[in-house]
Amino acid sequence: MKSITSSSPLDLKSMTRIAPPPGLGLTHHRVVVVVPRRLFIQCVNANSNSTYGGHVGRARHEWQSACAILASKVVSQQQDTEKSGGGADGLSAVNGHPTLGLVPVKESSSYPAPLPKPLSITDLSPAPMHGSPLRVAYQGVPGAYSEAAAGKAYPNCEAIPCDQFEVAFQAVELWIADRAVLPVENSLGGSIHRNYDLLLRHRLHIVGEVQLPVHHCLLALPGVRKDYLTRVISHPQALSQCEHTLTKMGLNVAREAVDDTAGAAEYIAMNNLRDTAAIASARAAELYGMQILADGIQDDSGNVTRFVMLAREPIIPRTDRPFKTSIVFAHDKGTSVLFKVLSAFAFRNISLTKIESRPHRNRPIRLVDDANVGTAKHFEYMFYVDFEASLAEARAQNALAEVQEFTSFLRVLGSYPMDMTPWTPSSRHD
Ligand SMILES: O=C(O)C(=O)C[C@]1(C(=O)O)C=C[C@@H](O)C=C1
Repeated sequence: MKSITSSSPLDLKSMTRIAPPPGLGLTHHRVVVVVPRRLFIQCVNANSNSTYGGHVGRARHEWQSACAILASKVVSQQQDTEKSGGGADGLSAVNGHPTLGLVPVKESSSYPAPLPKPLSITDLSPAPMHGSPLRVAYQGVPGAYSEAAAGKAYPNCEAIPCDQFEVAFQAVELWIADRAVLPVENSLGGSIHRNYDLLLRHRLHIVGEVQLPVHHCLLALPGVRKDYLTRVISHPQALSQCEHTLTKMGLNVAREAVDDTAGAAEYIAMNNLRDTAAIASARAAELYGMQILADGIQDDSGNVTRFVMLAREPIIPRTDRPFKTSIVFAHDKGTSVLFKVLSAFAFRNISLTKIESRPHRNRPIRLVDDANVGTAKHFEYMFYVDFEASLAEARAQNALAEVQEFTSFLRVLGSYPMDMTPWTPSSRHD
């Protein structure tokens, strides 16, 4: 995985839309070229031991010319597609995307006609149109676990750091990135609620999941000893995953939350803080010139974070490997609605792997007139359910048809291959 770092990660203000040149635009998508206003990209070799200042900077005009190249590639791809009879005939589109390799045999000018390559699972998740490595947005700075998750999900990707989850969503929506990889739950710390809320607010689709064993280290500046420390800083999830171990180590110092684990290490290095330690990865120690005071400080060796892979288009669900489907629904008044919804899955032997409820932001409470005695308030929720079945299976479709009868709102967030990586206890991310 190639990693892109910026002097600061992508943020909301730095993303500006630029109108596409006349004629630029594909049959199925509105193509928008986006130039970040404050994105000074630096390329880092993931295997290098470079620390601060070791990167090569790229100025804004270079980024803009890169965008121009990208735009011209899109135009030439479109022309190729048109030449090969693609576009309106429907033959050339899978899931709304031109499939450049699918030339109908009878229309090919060369003989013998090249045999069409069978579609594989990766073809079903639309590839980027620009021909360069997949650009994958994640929240945090280089060395964050989310960067490692992006590399696991898309091994040869260009990882793009974003300062907030919201920015990662927008980076994909605005075509700055092709995918986003974002955490949704951790085996010790629980759900990352913010991303559940954002999944609902944005229109991206879940196209996959990765489970990353998370191995935390306690990092400090070189020469700093444990007894110098007056505080430990990290991402709130990392702090909660190491809570008991820190106490057992006798580190009863202030614990402060920051935006991401690697950002904590970066902050200590930038400000030369000799009384502060960070909980972060071994890779963050290497990137920011920190020493590892303690290794493997998560409260349980089976510490795993589950990330979802997001794209602008859904993938086509299949039945030849285990799939999971994620939905979100809200229900109107009625008795036992949640029970009825869940039994739609139980009757069809569909296992649920996760259920989460979040406040219904548009209608957080329902007032109930309690027989003129007073007004009772019911809290209203959005329910998120993950179940083990592919949307291509009849039993899943039937279950959803039944769920629809009981709900006032139902959305499929995605139907995607399950991460079946065999279990290994967490090891260092370096
Ligand atoms: O701060 C990081 O390094 C992240 O990638 C974020 C995050 C999270 O949000 O849960 C990811 C994995 C770990 O669980 C700890 C933190």
